Amino acid sequence: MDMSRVADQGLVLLGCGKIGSAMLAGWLEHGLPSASVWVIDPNPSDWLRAQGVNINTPLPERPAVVLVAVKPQMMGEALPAIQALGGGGTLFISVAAGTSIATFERVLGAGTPIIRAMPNTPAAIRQGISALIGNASTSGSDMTLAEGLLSAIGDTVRLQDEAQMDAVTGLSGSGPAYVFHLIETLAAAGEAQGLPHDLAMRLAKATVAGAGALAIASEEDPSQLRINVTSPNGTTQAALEVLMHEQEGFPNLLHRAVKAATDRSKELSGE
Ligand SMILES: NC(=O)C1=CN([C@@H]2O[C@H](COP(=O)(O)OP(=O)(O)OC[C@H]3O[C@@H](n4cnc5c(N)ncnc54)[C@H](O)[C@@H]3O)[C@@H](O)[C@H]2O)C=CC1
Ligand SMILES: O=C(O)[C@@H]1CCC=N1
Repeated sequence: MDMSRVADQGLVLLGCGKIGSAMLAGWLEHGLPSASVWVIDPNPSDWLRAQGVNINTPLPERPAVVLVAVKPQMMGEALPAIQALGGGGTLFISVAAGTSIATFERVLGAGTPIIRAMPNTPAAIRQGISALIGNASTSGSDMTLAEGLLSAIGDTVRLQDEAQMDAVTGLSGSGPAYVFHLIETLAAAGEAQGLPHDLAMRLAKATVAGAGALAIASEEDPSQLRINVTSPNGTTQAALEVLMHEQEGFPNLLHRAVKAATDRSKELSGE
């Protein structure tokens, strides 16, 4: 992506923790000069201090982009620091779960271009996926700029409606944690069947990574890929009879987990 507008006018990060750092790392690797980045964060990490960016110094007058990456609970305390940049000219991108566009419009003014995006932590190795939706003041070139920035850390998708953001958060925003827990529990299950811990963990990580990569690369859909592993009356069938059980298996469990995350996202927008 062409970073020249952002490099010339500057990019401000409000909050630079796990997800802000993952995004910043991607942009610096894509050639964004560190001198063009201003970070507001009361607790800058050692990694951030080593990047040569401006930390907690006065902001440029009209930066190209402000990225909001603080926890939703910190929003009220954090937003006043960038409120003066609202009103047009600067594009705001928020990755905060459960903080609506209307909340930002109340603070920054409805004429401010605001894009809500939901990335995920594989962004740290440029394998994230981010879903985006903009407000009425967002132009086509604002969307293109936001997609360009987010494509530096993985894939992007546009949403039709802001209401989809709660379910997106429950699926792909929080989803990496479900997969990490799958790896933990798959390895533990292998240990329970007699494998040493390190071997079980290595097999579990490679199995999840390889299956994920095959699901992306293959023209067959995941259900066919599952069938391809399953010999009639073999070992996989024995396991899938447990995992695909309507009430006690994955279908009900994941339905409940994604619903809980989606509901929590809705709750956060009301807090
Ligand atoms: N971690 C994840 O997987 C994802 C997180 N998000 C969203 O990103 C946001 C940040 O999450 P994380 O990076 O995980 O949290 P984090 O806790 O790692 O980072 C938050 C950062 O905000 C800073 N901060 C606290 N008060 C501040 C203030 N008043 N002004 C400026 N900075 C302040 C903290 O020092 C910290 O560095 C949240 O809103 C979360 O919903 C979105 C997608 C994925
Ligand atoms: O757990 C959370 O609230 C954030 C949003 C998506 C991932 N982490």
